[in-house]
Amino acid sequence: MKQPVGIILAGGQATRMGGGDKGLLPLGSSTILSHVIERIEPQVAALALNANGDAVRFADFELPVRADSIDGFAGPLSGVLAGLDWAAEVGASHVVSVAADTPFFPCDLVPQLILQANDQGLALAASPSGRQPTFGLWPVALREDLRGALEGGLRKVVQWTQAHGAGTAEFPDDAAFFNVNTPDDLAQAEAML
Ligand SMILES: Nc1nc2c(ncn2[C@@H]2O[C@H](COP(=O)(O)OP(=O)(O)OP(=O)(O)O)[C@@H](O)[C@H]2O)c(=O)[nH]1
Repeated sequence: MKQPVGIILAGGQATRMGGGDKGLLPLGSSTILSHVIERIEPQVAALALNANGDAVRFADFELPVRADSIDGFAGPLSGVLAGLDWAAEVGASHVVSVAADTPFFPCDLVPQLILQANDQGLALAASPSGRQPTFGLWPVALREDLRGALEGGLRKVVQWTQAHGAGTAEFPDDAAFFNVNTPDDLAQAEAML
């Protein structure tokens, strides 16, 4: 498999944080999103951001910004579909998704996903606490299948990946997938730096 492209999922509503963009919150001397970009950029051939609303707020990051392909905040799978649509446009066969609120994910995420992918190149990450549904390797060949499923009301990532026999890349450390949902989580992330 050629090196996949990457999509950062930042399309959620951050209700537990009181709204806004979790990725733009300060962490250390930069932002959560800067940490995410730093980790994923060396692992992918090209990178884009999935976010809804006015893209100008992300201008400093100099990344292509793609809104959800399905209206109405249909969850992370909708961001994955936006990533697949972008991947198809740039001629890539696969896209890796990471979440914009998870600053410490593994530096070997992409090679491990590729290693564990099924024949189609579909895989999801997991850690001891369970599957990590926003961290996956997704084949462009399945994008119309995913679009149809989303249009039919499917929202659960694992339901769709299991139905397609996705591989699982197991990572040993739950802390790597610590995600920032609340102000307390942000303080905890700061302490983890
Ligand atoms: N594109 C897209 N991404 C989403 C959507 N909902 C959640 N996500 C992303 O999925 C990841 C996990 O999101 P959650 O923490 O469950 O949801 P959230 O909207 O960010 O936060 P809460 O509203 O507090 O649950 C984050 O990277 C979100 O940006 C959505 O409707 N569309």
